[in-house]
Amino acid sequence: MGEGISLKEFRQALDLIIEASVEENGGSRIMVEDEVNNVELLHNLMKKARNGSHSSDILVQCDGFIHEWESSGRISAAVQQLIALLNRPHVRSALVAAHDISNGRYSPELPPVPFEVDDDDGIAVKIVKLVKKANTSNGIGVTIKKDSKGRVVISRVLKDSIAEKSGCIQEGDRILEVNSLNVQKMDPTDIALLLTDMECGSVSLKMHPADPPTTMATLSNIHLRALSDYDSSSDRSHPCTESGVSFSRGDIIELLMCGDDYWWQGRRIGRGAFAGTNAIANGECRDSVGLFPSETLMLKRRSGGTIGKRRDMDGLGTIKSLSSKGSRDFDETLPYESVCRLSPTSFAHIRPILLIGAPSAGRNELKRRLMTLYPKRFSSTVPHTTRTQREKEANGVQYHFVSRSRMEEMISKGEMMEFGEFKGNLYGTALSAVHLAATKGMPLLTPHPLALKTLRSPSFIPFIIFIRPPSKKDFINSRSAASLSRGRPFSENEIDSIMEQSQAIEKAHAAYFDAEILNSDIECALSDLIRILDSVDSIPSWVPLSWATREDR
Ligand SMILES: Nc1ncnc2c1ncn2[C@@H]1O[C@H](COP(=O)(O)OP(=O)(O)OP(=O)(O)O)[C@@H](O)[C@H]1O
Repeated sequence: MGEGISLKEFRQALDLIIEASVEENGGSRIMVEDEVNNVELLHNLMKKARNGSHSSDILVQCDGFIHEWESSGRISAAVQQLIALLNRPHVRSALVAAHDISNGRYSPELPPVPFEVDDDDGIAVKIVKLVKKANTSNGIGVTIKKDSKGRVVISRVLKDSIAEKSGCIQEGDRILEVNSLNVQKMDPTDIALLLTDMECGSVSLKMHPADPPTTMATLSNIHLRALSDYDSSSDRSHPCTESGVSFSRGDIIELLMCGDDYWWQGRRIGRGAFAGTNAIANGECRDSVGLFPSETLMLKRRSGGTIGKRRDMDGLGTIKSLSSKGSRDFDETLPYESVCRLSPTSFAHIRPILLIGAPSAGRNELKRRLMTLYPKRFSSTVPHTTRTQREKEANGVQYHFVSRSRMEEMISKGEMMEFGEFKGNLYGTALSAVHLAATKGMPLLTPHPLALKTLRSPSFIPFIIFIRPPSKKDFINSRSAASLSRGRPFSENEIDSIMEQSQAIEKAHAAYFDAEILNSDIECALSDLIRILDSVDSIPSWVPLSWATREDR
């Protein structure tokens, strides 16, 4: 029916429709030769209805054609069938759909933006009416400011907002009236209130269009990991708190616009290594798009710098430096880390699993159980020690037995992941032992949190799991003496200390946790851990961008 269908193809299509109808209903067919003219007439009508005509025109043409045929007095069986077909609702819908598609009409038609000349000022203005969905609490999704000449202009159009979807509002548009109220001398804060307080869910804006028209450069596939917490509702210099994005350390944010030096646009997509995949329900919810401080603003605030209530700048600000920096695997001074999603097959070696938590949170208990359940799947490191080898011990099995001077040399050269002294002997785990373990299975490590500084690097590509102790009450209930490998119950002081240390570890390192386990009931904790480890093996996960660009990863 569209531009490209020839008369021959059209006739074949009709033949097929009629054939199908005959098969369905019985009876005879055959479009006789003298009816070919009628087919040609139908084809021409379809062609006429093609460009620019409205969807309903095709049905008017269709009805006109039927009427013409019926009143011609020559209604053969074939024509009757054709008329019956053209009267069927689904055939008529198919005609409308084909007509719309051939005209490239895929979405609802919106009325054109009315432009008119303002009688008072003699300038061209556009009038835009926006209607808010009943159940949304946000405004229309713009921020406004006074420009250098003191005129009120749109400074930002938020991604995915009503304003952006309308396609009628641009950055730089000058606001003249809101709901017929002249706002040219009003303060932007008061105008913002008018825009949020949309009577009957709609707002009408009279604006002087930006000149030249502005476009919004939207980013795609740029993601950040928040390395600090941010609460937009308590940020007094936020340009539009209703559209603020808040986040906690470790949240993954989809960055959509960063043309503004101080305020970026994006949405929080979840938390941890599997954010946005629904693999592990970890704060999974796709928040709406909003504004949050750029890296520049975060750093400025940290260094004590102040900014005015609003300031707008152009240019693709700091994201370039953010994403192109080399190794930033453990830079605690930065507010964000650029991340990308890598599939398990993109890593050159098996990722070590780091179980991080307070002493007695249960890291070794979980490790022991995993090693017993799957001895071939997991591996562990063999530590170094300077103590004397005992009779039943073999070098390289229980320990690597080395001299004190050799171990001190390894420590001074930075070859140890961690080390300590006990009863006059040095003990520790060498970084080479982690690499060796990764050749034998998935290494399960329970290092001190300080070792994260060394281990969170592209040469180890670790997956970090926080083992969280339950509430004090659940801790007491779950750790009955019978369940403890240590044989004696925890004292009240010991439990308090575990809770405190756990909070301190979380505060210092939460940004780098890929996942977390609540270790209350040991069986539940174990099955949660297995589920996460299965995902590490099968699902793409967020890692620092610098890991993806390293050739030796
Ligand atoms: N969910 C649990 N239910 C009952 N007992 C547990 C649970 N988790 C751990 N335990 C017991 O608590 C004690 C401490 O656990 P574990 O040794 O695994 O701690 P850890 O985090 O490895 O700390 P550390 O380095 O001090 O050993 C052990 O006796 C262990 O059997």
